[in-house]
Amino acid sequence: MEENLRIIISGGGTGGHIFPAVSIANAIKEQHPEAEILFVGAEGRMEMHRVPAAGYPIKGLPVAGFDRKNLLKNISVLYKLAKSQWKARKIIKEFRPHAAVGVGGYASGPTLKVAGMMGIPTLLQEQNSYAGVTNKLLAKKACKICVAYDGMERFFEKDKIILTGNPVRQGLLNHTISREEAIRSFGLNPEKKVVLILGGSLGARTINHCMMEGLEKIRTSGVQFIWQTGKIYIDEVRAAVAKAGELPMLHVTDFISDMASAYSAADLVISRAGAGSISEFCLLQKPVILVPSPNVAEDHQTKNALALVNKNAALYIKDAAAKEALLDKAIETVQHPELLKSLSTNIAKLAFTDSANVIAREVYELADDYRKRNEC
Ligand SMILES: CC(=O)N[C@H]1[C@@H](OP(=O)(O)OP(=O)(O)OC[C@H]2O[C@@H](n3ccc(=O)[nH]c3=O)[C@H](O)[C@@H]2O)O[C@H](CO)[C@@H](O)[C@@H]1O
Repeated sequence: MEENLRIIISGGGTGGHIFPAVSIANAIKEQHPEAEILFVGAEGRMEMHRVPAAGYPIKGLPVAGFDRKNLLKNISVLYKLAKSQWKARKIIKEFRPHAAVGVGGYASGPTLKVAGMMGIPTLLQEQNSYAGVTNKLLAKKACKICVAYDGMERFFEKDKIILTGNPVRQGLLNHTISREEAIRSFGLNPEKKVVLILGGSLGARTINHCMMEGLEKIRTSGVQFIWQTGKIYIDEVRAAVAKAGELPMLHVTDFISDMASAYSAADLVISRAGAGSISEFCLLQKPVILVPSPNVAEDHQTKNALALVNKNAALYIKDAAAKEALLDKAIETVQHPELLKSLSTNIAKLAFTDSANVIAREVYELADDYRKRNEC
């Protein structure tokens, strides 16, 4: 009898890596309900609670990222890496996967490296338009590399690349909540325009500061805001908002669990330019002002943003200019229906509608082939 399909999915650190991983897992389960899926993440990181919440088991590695500023600290990082590789080997030996998927982030390094060394086929999913270090290192041994942007042959062998787009959580597309219901669910008024402020899965300092400094402008703008601050900024923001007094046009939260409602409510989005968020804006046709984070490796968010801006599919404000320009731009844009319409039409053209399913099929091909070759 044929063995059940067993797949390892590894990576994480931020929502940008975790949510695509969960979408791929969901698509594999939908296509092959008997499949067994095990996640491998980094101890103490977001995936260790987000993945079980999505219904999948996860094992943690003691892995940490290299410190690009303080080289001395990297001695303990190297020790943790060696320990993680040892642990990854143990996990792989016990679980005996037929394929391993890496979505970027710390844990995927040791897991996919060991899987490759043990002869297990590996597939990488690169979310950004500028490849991450981990994926670049793992690419040599990878069988397939699923990407979301053109031109990725700068980083990876052309023959391995498959242009699939980034998987987006299934619930974001299949919801039925109306704009009105959604706005009410945030305690706001459906008759007024709504701007959704997103700082990526962790929150964005610059965007939060623009908002905190602009509370009086917000009060008189005639516009409403749903403001996701990120966990580490929420106390500071709450204190600033409390000091400013009643602001009924503002809904503040550290993290939005119901993103389907947030998108449905939003006439305009202000956001960092994380690849996962961008894929969602494309699929949901959201007009957006992108403020790329200047604090990410190789400035990859600016590259993500420009891929849209060059096609008139998004507006763009540099982090350094945000303080001066962001709020005014948002208040002006959201009251400009033609501009919103044209941004929405142009961003929709960049959407990949079936990414998770396409990737799931690629994973299955690799795994099934390996399973057949290794049948006793
Ligand atoms: C600081 C950092 O390193 N950011 C990187 C990280 O971004 P980050 O983790 O911020 O990820 P993305 O912007 O790609 O995705 C954020 C995800 O979080 C969800 N979300 C966000 C806010 C919220 O309140 N609720 C919620 O569910 C969004 O719907 C989206 O699915 O991974 C991305 C994908 O590799 C990279 O492009 C980013 O540069």
